[in-house]
Amino acid sequence: MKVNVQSPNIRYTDETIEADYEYDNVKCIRDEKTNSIKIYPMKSVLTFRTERRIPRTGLMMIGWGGNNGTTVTASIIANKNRMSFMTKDGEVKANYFGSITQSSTIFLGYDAHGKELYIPMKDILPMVDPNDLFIDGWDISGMNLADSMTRAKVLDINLQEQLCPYMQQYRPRRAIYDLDFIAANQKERADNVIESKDKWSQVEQIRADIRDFKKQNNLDTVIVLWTANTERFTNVMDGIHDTADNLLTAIKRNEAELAPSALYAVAAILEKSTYINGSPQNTFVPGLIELAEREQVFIGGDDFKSGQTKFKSVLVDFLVSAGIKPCSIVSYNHLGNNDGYNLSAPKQFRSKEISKSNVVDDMVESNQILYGQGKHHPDHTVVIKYVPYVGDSKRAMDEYISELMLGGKNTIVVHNTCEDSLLASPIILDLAILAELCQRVTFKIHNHKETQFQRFNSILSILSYLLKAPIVERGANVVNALFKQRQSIENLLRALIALPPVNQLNLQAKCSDRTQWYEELIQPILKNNELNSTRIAPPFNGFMSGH
Ligand SMILES: NC(=O)c1ccc[n+]([C@@H]2O[C@H](COP(=O)([O-])OP(=O)(O)OC[C@H]3O[C@@H](n4cnc5c(N)ncnc54)[C@H](O)[C@@H]3O)[C@@H](O)[C@H]2O)c1
Ligand SMILES: O=P([O-])([O-])O[C@@H]1[C@@H](O)[C@H](O)[C@@H](O)[C@H](O)[C@@H]1O
Repeated sequence: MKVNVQSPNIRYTDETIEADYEYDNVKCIRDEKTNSIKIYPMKSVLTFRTERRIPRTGLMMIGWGGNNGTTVTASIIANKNRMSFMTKDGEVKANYFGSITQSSTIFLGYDAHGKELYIPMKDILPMVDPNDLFIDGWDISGMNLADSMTRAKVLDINLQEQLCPYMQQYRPRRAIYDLDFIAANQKERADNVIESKDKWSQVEQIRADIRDFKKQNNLDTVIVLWTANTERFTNVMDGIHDTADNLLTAIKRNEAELAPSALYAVAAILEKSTYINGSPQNTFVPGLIELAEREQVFIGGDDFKSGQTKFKSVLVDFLVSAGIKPCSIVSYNHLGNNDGYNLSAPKQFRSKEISKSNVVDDMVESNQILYGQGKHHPDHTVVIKYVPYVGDSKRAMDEYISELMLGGKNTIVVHNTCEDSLLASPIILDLAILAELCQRVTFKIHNHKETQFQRFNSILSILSYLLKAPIVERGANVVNALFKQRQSIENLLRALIALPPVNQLNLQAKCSDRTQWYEELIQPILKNNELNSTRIAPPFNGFMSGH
């Protein structure tokens, strides 16, 4: 499906889509003395420019031979080759269910009969087709991808058999391995590691791998993504992790407290590759963020938001926004895959516990009627147990106890059985696809003075929907609530083609005489004769539109 916006605010050329956009924002100044808030609606005018040509894009996964890495690869091969296979429930055709770009839709507007019109998210702008992604990566385990797929025990055997000849051709590159950062129980699979113990040489090797992959496949861009085992938290220290220069010299000094993930990230950034962290560890120390900013490279993280946390970021948002007060949230996981094995070690579990625990903070802070000023945070407990028998089919068990009016209690218990890697793999694809799109977008603000086109901030908070503990631009608020996160993606995509944010007002329906809307609004648009009067005229005069 092709989208073509009929508006003078959009300019299509062969190379770009340029969209003029009015950005409405509200600034609030609280006055404690008078117990009042002054509210200033503000308006800015921007121009977004999106390059239309989709580059040849590579995705390099760190932890390629793991459950997620093999499943992502398998999903691309299966979809590209239109595979189908028989299960006891019947035939299953390859698809990308669980990917927002591939399998979810975006509300566009109303058709001539007032009916809502949705299109696939992937059709709103030129985006990489996952079938066209080039895949490569590293793993401490040297198994070819067919054997690792078998080891992962994720896919139906009939599908595995078809995939085998394709997957066999792939073998991960040698990896940076440091037993101090992942669980000791991973040692038995570490047979494919870079021999040099010198950390700068390791960075150089990863950089050479990225260049090699790029050259071999004639790629325009490579995205590097961590889907390897969860590391313990790095002990962040001044002189090592605090600035970009200190970080680089600390690597050259071979400092011990430098996690493999940080070395991969430095290598990716120096190769101008976007780096995404799919695990909870604190790879993005201040020096790394500074390096990404200095090199003008995107970073995104942390920790894929796949099952239990995704659900929590919907349920708690629902409760708090309904004026119901969650007081106790207790979450258990039973995991039987290698991820669970690694997380059975206390330090690695601690990283996951931190990333899974902060997810309700923004919702709690948004409602002082229920919680006062941060005084009554709900009890929130996160437990993960390694249960080999359940394999990749993770169990998430949650109990939410909330307070209702007049002393009432509301207890919700959830039991979720789901395939860990089949949830995470489409998220990996979305992260790569959306990050790549962001690489092609620049924008310019028309305020008092004309500015240059600029890229988004290095920290891609737009990826928050896909991540449990999103990192955001300095000074920006972390948003965990799932539908707010989704809205920000949807509205950004709409902005890139000069469409206003979705406002859910549907004023047409609220009008007692609906024919008025049809005649005055829809008909003229259909006839395309009123558009010229609606053009935004940048530069807009100042920020404030009235107060
Ligand atoms: N599946 C999910 O739903 C989900 C959700 C959020 C986060 N995650 C995170 O994603 C990561 C991967 O999950 P998985 O199920 O694929 O785990 P996995 O254990 O199957 O795969 C991880 C792979 O990383 C490799 N590895 C470890 N250290 C490495 C290094 N330094 N360099 C290169 N390779 C290395 C391992 O050999 C293994 O093959 C985990 O950290 C997990 O916590 C998964
Ligand atoms: O996304 P989600 O289901 O909350 O989180 C999951 C955790 O519950 C689980 O412990 C972990 O091993 C998975 O990799 C994933 O992080």
